[in-house]
Amino acid sequence: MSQLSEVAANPYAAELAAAKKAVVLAARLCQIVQQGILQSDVQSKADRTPVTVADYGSQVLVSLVLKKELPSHSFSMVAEEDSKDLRKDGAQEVLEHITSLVNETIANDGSYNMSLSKEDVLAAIDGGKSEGGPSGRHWILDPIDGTKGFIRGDQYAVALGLLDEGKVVLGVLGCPNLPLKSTNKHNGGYGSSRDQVGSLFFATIGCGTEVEALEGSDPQKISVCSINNPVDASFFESFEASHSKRDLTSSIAEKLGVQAPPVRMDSQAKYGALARGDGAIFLRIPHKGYIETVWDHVAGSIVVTEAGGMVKDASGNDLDFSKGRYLDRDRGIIATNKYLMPVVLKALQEAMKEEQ
Ligand SMILES: Nc1ncnc2c1ncn2[C@@H]1O[C@H](COP(=O)(O)OS(=O)(=O)O)[C@@H](OP(=O)(O)O)[C@H]1O
Ligand SMILES: [Mg+2]
Ligand SMILES: [Mg+2]
Ligand SMILES: [Mg+2]
Repeated sequence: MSQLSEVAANPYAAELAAAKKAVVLAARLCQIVQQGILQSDVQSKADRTPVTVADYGSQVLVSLVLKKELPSHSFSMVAEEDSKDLRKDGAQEVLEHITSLVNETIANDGSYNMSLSKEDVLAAIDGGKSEGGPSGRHWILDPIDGTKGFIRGDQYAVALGLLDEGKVVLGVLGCPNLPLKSTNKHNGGYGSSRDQVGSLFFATIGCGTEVEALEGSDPQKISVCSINNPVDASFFESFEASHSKRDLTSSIAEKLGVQAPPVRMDSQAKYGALARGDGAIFLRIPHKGYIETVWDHVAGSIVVTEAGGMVKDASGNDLDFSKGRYLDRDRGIIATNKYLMPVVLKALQEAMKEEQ
């Protein structure tokens, strides 16, 4: 297909290319910081500074790349981090660290001949202050999703999505520690890249979901599994027990007759893994009173829906990302295929009723 016809087929082709570039560069910075954390001693693992540096650095790079690659677009971004703490007395050293890390990443990449000042870094972070909402276009960013996994050396994701008139139209999920090879035979075996680690999932509305190596490779179309009997299904849940109620997920699994133990994984990497059929169901049921933020689900949800899956709240409604920085929805999120959704939803509703 020529480049012109590709643009015609995907009205968000330019935005997708910019988003992929932004996520790849941000993921590189995160990888360098994570390697540093893992090489350091136990004491500094408990220190949150390294992950903080990576969170901010990732947000700076995404904001910068999107603006550079899409200069004629108006820019609005809803992102997790802000510069408030970095502007406080005593934060100078951390800010200097972020600035040099960002500048090193830009220099190593070689795409942009520029160097950011500390003020530029603060301004780029605050580029993520938008309130989002139902009109216009808004980028939605989680610069590191799964920060606890990041510190442990496990899964995390750089998650970037685009909202257009309240609808998610594009999502990119960079998962530096997720193997490229699917554990599902149907989608697996990506030629010579079999043992490669680092997956980049991307989806645009109406165009399906693809995955390629974070370091670059031919993209592969992926799809959710076609399991229709829950007995054969496996399910994903949060690695962190405090993030999703395990008594409820295990009661749902029991009602469904799911045999396999849950696969516990940090971050939106779960949505990516589900989108290529590594598992059949993703259940997330936070404790009462927890309000979900949009950046924890925008990119992951379109990666799953464009791979043929469904993402619903506990009432069976689609997630509504048009309400601002928070997800206004019933507690609980289910992602699975169209065959399993009705039965999982029923089991979730029963389990939640029994909990009361
Ligand atoms: N108490 C509580 N309940 C529910 N969710 C919470 C809670 N605390 C945090 N968070 C959010 O969870 C995000 C991480 O997502 P996961 O739960 O999928 O991953 S993990 O297993 O916790 O790593 C995590 O995203 P990051 O902050 O980007 O890591 C949080 O936004
Ligand atoms: Mg998050
Ligand atoms: Mg985060
Ligand atoms: Mg956080």
